[in-house]
Amino acid sequence: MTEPIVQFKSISKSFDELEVMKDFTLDVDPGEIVSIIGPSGSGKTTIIRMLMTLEKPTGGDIIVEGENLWKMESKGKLVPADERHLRKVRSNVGMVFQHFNLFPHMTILRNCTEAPIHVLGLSKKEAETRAKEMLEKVGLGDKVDNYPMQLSGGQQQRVAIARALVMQPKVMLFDEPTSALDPELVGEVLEVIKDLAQQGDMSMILVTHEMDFAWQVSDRIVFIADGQLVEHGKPSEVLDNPKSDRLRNFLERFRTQV
Ligand SMILES: Nc1ncnc2c1ncn2[C@@H]1O[C@H](COP(=O)(O)OP(=O)(O)OP(=O)(O)O)[C@@H](O)[C@H]1O
Repeated sequence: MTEPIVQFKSISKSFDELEVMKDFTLDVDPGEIVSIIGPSGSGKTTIIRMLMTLEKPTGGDIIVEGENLWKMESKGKLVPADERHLRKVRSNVGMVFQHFNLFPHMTILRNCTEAPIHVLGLSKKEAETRAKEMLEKVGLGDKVDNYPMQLSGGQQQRVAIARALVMQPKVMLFDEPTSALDPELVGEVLEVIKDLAQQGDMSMILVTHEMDFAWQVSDRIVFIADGQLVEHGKPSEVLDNPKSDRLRNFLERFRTQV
């Protein structure tokens, strides 16, 4: 049996008095595409942020490629991870945010070569070759010398995807990647994500409100509410045949809103 690439083991998370995640457990297999859906405030972004080391769980373990993300071994004991350990384990994970966060004063190519040069230690030439390949992949091979402001929001988000891909992550995280875009630009970004999903060599965890898209690309849909996993399964099981009242109500409310 293959080892999961990501494991959330009994995760809890509180912000002061506010308990946001409770005993959250989820395994993601290599190459698996998992979409997380749930009401606003249910903890979807928090799950992603903990995997990116932007938030620290209050309890439980997150394992990435067999390594505990937040803890490391020292003299036979598990101790809190230091910055070096966090960086090493996190290097398996790429992320695309809601807002593209490109450097406005750098060309598209340079936006994609900064991290491979400074984090992976690639030469400028190697980084540029890799970045150009990824920009081709997202359909922006002709924009390498442009600046972010010269691109549409959809194109900028595709650059952000290329920038994450350049790091060759094993897992890509997408946190509502189209929610900051004008409606007419959503499709092109979803197409790029769909193409990546179909290649099957990378795991993906997507937080999305685009149910049709989630249906099409996901191997599994995870429904969370109040920081707990309520139901998960194939899109046809979860979206077409919800078992719990909570999911049924969520989907009904969702469908009447759109
Ligand atoms: N840094 C923080 N400090 C305090 N509370 C926080 C912080 N980050 C998140 N929360 C709270 O944690 C809860 C879960 O937030 P989270 O952003 O994970 O939900 P979500 O499911 O992604 O919501 P949405 O769909 O609206 O983006 C919310 O009640 C939120 O207000």
